[in-house]
Amino acid sequence: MSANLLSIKNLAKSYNAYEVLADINFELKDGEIVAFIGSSGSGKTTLFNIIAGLLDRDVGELTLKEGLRLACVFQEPRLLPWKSVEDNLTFVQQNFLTEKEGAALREYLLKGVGLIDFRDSFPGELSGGMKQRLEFARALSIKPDLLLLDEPFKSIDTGLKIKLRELLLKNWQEEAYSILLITHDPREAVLLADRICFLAGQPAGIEKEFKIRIPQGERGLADKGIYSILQEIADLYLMD
Ligand SMILES: Nc1ncnc2c1ncn2[C@@H]1O[C@H](COP(=O)(O)OP(=O)(O)OP(=O)(O)O)[C@@H](O)[C@H]1O
Repeated sequence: MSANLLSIKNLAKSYNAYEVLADINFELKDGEIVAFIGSSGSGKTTLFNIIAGLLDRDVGELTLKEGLRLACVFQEPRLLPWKSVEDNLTFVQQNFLTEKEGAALREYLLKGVGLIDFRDSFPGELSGGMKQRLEFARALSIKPDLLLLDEPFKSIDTGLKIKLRELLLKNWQEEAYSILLITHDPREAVLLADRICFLAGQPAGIEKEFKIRIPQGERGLADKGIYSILQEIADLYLMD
């Protein structure tokens, strides 16, 4: 872990006269997982969209490492309905990987998310959970340097959530990319992230940062250290 993949300085954003974010300063290092949490309306998605290049900031600097390969997973699937399951991956891979590399990775990822038998199906034939699994496979199919996740587990069952989280951590351990996760759920944040940023205020800023030093695979919600962070976070929600 060393170089910065992403650096944000004094960023602010308003919607007309409504100031949502002010004075955001943030750095993300190679291989790090950072979660942004905060109450509803605190500007998490706004910040995500600015980082993803989907929305302009008003002021401030945002620097992404040169040549950075960015992949996103949103709350709701954004698949191409006219392409097959496999071709949703092939389509995004074409600018980044050779055909041979791409084919091997598609096979591996579709197996990993349990969709290999559906490779020729179309998104309209999949359930909501299957679509979200496909979103994860598609995002990982370009071998990203930075994976941006905006509430990716929000509309899926708890069992599948656990499975997808495991899959993501396994893949992250193998490939060592960085992850920026936006979530409503502090439990998700404490299980996945190295660092948690709590957005609060109006306009919102990063009010508090938590570092978690226990390796991801060794954490449980009932562990003393993890539980005390969860309690501190809960207190912040009460005060916001
Ligand atoms: N396009 C827009 N035009 C005007 N106001 C907006 C727009 N998008 C978001 N807002 C407002 O900006 C604030 C922050 O919204 P944002 O979606 O970024 O928050 P959030 O923390 O992601 O919320 P949630 O957790 O509920 O998804 C909210 O008050 C919202 O109403």
